[in-house]
Amino acid sequence: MSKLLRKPEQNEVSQGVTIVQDVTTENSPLEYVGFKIVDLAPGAKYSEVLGKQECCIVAVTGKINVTDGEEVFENLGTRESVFEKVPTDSVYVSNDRRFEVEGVSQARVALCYSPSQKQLPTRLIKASDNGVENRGILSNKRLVHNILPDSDPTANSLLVVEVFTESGNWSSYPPHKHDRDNLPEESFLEESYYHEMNPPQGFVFQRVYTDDRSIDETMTVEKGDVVLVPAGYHPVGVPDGYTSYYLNVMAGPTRIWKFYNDPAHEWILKR
Ligand SMILES: O=C(O)C[C@@H](O)[C@H](O)C(=O)CO
Repeated sequence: MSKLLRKPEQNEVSQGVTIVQDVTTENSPLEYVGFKIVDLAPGAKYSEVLGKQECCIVAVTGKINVTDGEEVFENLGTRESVFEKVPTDSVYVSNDRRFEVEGVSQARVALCYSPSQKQLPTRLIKASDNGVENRGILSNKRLVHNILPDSDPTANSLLVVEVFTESGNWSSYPPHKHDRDNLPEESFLEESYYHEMNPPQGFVFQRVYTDDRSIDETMTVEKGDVVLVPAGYHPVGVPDGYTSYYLNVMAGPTRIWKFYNDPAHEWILKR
């Protein structure tokens, strides 16, 4: 069984609140990244006391209300399907705070966590705050929504980004890694990938491999799956006919995304 691939579950923890993915530092090889997918029925509420973790709450689909106990953000969320390809709303909540998320409509929410010590202000990250970027040429084209990039000081550790890869294209490609705390050449960031496909019966392939091949797994990834990247290169290949969406969470000792391309495949960029 793969150590890096997590299939979705249907764990109804209270009426209308279903935990679909639950990656923690206790149940995974990751030390810096935690991740949950929570489905909420209209009116259902999910709350947490954060302790020494910060959290970015992403309205993946549907509409939600979010509060940290002081501020209230209503009717967040911009899309019924991620494949509308419009940015969505998120809320950053710092360590030592609590939050509550309520479904306004049927909603899917991503909770992105990292260990954190220094308290920061809660912040609404509106859809219009997302940096939208087109990257790549030829069969390497993808659309990126930067929710929490390293240029935004909202968080202590968390980096959060959405990526759409068209049919027959590749992303996180040529293969790159960020597993050495060796700035300015490379930063150490763990990463998680939450995947969806359109149409939903689609699949993508994701390989995670290190230079010494102590990790070398090629996974068939389906809708709702999470892939964990504790280290190594992590390219994604999308079959003809399907569009891929993934939500990445990255965190490590320094909040800088400085990646290193696999020298064997870097020539791809020089065409
Ligand atoms: O540009 C891409 O293909 C997306 C990736 O950079 C993805 O966000 C990632 O691998 C981050 O390390």
